[in-house]
Amino acid sequence: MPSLVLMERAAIATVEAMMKDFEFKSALILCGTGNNGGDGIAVGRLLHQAGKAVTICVVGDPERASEETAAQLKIARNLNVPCVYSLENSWPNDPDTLIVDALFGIGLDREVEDPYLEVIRRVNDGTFRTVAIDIPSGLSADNGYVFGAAVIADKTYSIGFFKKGFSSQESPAFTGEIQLLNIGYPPLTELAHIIDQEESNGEQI
Ligand SMILES: NC(=O)C1=CN([C@@H]2O[C@H](COP(=O)(O)OP(=O)(O)OC[C@H]3O[C@@H](n4cnc5c(N)ncnc54)[C@H](O)[C@@H]3O)[C@@H](O)[C@H]2O)[C@@H](O)CC1
Ligand SMILES: [K+]
Repeated sequence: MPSLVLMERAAIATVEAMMKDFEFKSALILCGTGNNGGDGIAVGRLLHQAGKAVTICVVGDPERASEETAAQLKIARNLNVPCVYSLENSWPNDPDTLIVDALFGIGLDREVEDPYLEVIRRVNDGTFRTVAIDIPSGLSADNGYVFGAAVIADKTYSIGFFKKGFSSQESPAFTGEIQLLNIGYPPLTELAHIIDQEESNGEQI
């Protein structure tokens, strides 16, 4: 299944769950340049189309965005979804704004530095309701290690599978409640079988 298909399914499932869980008129979507950021941009587009006042903020260099995230950004721009590249004039005034954390997902593998660190601190110092896509940014999906700082979310929408890191002692303080979203991955047992088969065929997964 192409990543963009999975990304769209992840975004649709996240938006559906968010709309059930929270009442809000505006949302600030904080997006990194990896595919977690792509999920966030797609979520922003869907919320915009649902009539919410959305600002997508891309943190980091958009020129270095993953292929899928660059595609999502192009779609969002084509559809006139407000996109900014700095929070300087875009930090919300309305206390009911929902913040969506899509800075990093399972690809985070080193200490978080500025500009991401500054953004995470700003989110945590504020009082806005915050949801995380897949995993709170800053938390290791593998073991729950905090890479310097991590977003403190009210709710985490975990895409496809629970992450190993969620079982660490520190993790619940960052994830809040976790909801698993089904985006059409096969069950783990079947997946393990597919991976075994592909590995024995010498295919790269
Ligand atoms: N793999 C899949 O099947 C799907 C993945 N999806 C999303 O994609 C995410 C994973 O995407 P990626 O693998 O692109 O990972 P991330 O979006 O977590 O970002 C990884 C990027 O950030 C960089 N990076 C890592 N640590 C950093 C740090 N401390 N400071 C600055 N840059 C850092 C990496 O070099 C890489 O370029 C998932 O968490 C999920 O949200 C969804 O789109 C659904 C489908
Ligand atoms: K995230």
